[in-house]
Amino acid sequence: MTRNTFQIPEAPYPDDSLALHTDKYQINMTQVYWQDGIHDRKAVFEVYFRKIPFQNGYAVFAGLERLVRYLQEFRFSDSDLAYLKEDGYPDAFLEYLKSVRFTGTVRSMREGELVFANEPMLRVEAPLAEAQLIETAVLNIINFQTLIATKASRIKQIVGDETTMEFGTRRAQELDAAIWGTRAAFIAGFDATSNVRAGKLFGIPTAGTHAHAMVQAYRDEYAAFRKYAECHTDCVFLVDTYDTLRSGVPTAIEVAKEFGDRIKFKGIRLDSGDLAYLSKEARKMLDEAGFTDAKIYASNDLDEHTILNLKAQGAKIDVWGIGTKLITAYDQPALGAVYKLIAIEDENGEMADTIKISSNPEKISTPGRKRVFRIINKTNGKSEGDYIALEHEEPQRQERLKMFHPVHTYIAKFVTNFEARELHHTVIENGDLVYRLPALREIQTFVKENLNVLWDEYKRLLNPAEYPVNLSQECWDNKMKRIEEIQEKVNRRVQA
Ligand SMILES: Nc1ncnc2c1ncn2[C@@H]1O[C@H](COP(=O)(O)OP(=O)(O)OP(=O)(O)O)[C@@H](O)[C@H]1O
Ligand SMILES: O=P(O)(O)OC[C@H]1O[C@H](OP(=O)(O)OP(=O)(O)O)[C@H](O)[C@@H]1O
Ligand SMILES: O=C(O)c1cccnc1
Repeated sequence: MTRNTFQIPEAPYPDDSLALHTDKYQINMTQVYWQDGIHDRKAVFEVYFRKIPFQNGYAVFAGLERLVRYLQEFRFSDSDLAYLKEDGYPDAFLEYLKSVRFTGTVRSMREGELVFANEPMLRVEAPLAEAQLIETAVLNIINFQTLIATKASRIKQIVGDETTMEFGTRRAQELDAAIWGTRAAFIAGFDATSNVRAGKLFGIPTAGTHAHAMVQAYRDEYAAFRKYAECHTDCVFLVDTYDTLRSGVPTAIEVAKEFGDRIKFKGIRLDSGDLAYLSKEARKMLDEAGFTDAKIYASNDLDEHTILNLKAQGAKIDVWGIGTKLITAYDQPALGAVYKLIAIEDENGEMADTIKISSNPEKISTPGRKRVFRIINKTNGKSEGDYIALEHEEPQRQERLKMFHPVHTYIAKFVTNFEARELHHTVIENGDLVYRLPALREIQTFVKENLNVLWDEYKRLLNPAEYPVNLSQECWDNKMKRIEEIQEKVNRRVQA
């Protein structure tokens, strides 16, 4: 009898690029701009979100490295253009798309910067068509990575200096999310990942124990642990396959004793049942056997809430393995950052501010090119809030700074003896990378330093205080002026 075998088809497009990783409307709008001859007008877009995810008091900005790579490599490949041709786009437009590269300027927060609602994380200044074509990918990258870094940071707030391992790959929303999500978790302070490719690509330390499958394969814990110990020096035995306290832990102890100095018995892992109770009992057993340095690892749908709860119960867990709820941002699957046009070159070559009005005052965009500062009180090293000023303003030179709420303007304070730390840096200038992308460890340290600048009230998990993000008087006046202008225009139209 002959057997049918099948080949996996070749990847259909060897020159596939990320230029088509966009929404069709971006290409359609670009076609409009090009046909009208305004595609090269300078446009300024800002990326910001309106609500911090997980009701947290801050978010951790992440995604810049991948974004830089995307922008540097931006171009439509031959197969991209062929696909668009099939879709009916005219040749002359495709010829134009073929020439498009990213030639703009990006000013951005550094990865690991703490970011709050309604403040720009990054600003793109580029020919209108280029700036429009990249919107979708920019948001795709920043929204996901910032979301996961923020979730990881919440978990880190609870575990403190205890070790956290990222275990989420199997439950992530496919391959890319696993890889970049792991990186985001590491930025926020995770110690290691189980994903070996993330280790290779980013230099994140990799670590792992073993699964129930190995115990099941030997159909016996003693045999399985022994075989593992014969093969590996570092041993963490998974003890919950049959009966944690009556079989798993005693067997781990037995094998650890038997192998003595030939292995490093790092500990045991609990993956089901009452983790508080089991960890306390297991701790006693390990200590009584003389393995006081052996650590207790725990996993099983953990997140910041269960960890907090386990700690409150006095659980004796030293190492936390966290997968599903971190990598999928289980309780809030999306960050809603937006990409909004804030200024555009007019027909006379002048830059004109643009605004998006909403009946919800919090949703009205803030027009004009802006700079964002963190106002740090020099007497205590803590942040007084963030201050958004127009491009030409220099709050760092002011002796006394008035900070007021951008909607409830009566909430105001004066700050003296402060440092105004500018949060945006030029990353790409006229298409060229002019910024040294920091090593991951540097970013991790940067997050820690940033968190030290924040009062604890903004860092608690539950009902954190609202961190002030204020507008300068000029920025606020400019916004009001634009709102009035639009209102007058609308009124004139209604009356006409
Ligand atoms: N002492 C505890 N206090 C609060 N939550 C706990 C405690 N122990 C375990 N948990 C959590 O309770 C949930 C238990 O889920 P579930 O009932 O699915 O696990 P299990 O039945 O013990 O194990 P599994 O189904 O994975 O074999 C997990 O999210 C776990 O992290
Ligand atoms: O629980 P998470 O935070 O997602 O961490 C990753 C989980 O992956 C493994 O479980 P596995 O895929 O074998 O499934 P199970 O333990 O749920 O049966 C491991 O034992 C963890 O429980
Ligand atoms: O190494 C582990 O223990 C591990 C890795 C991935 C998922 N769950 C557990």
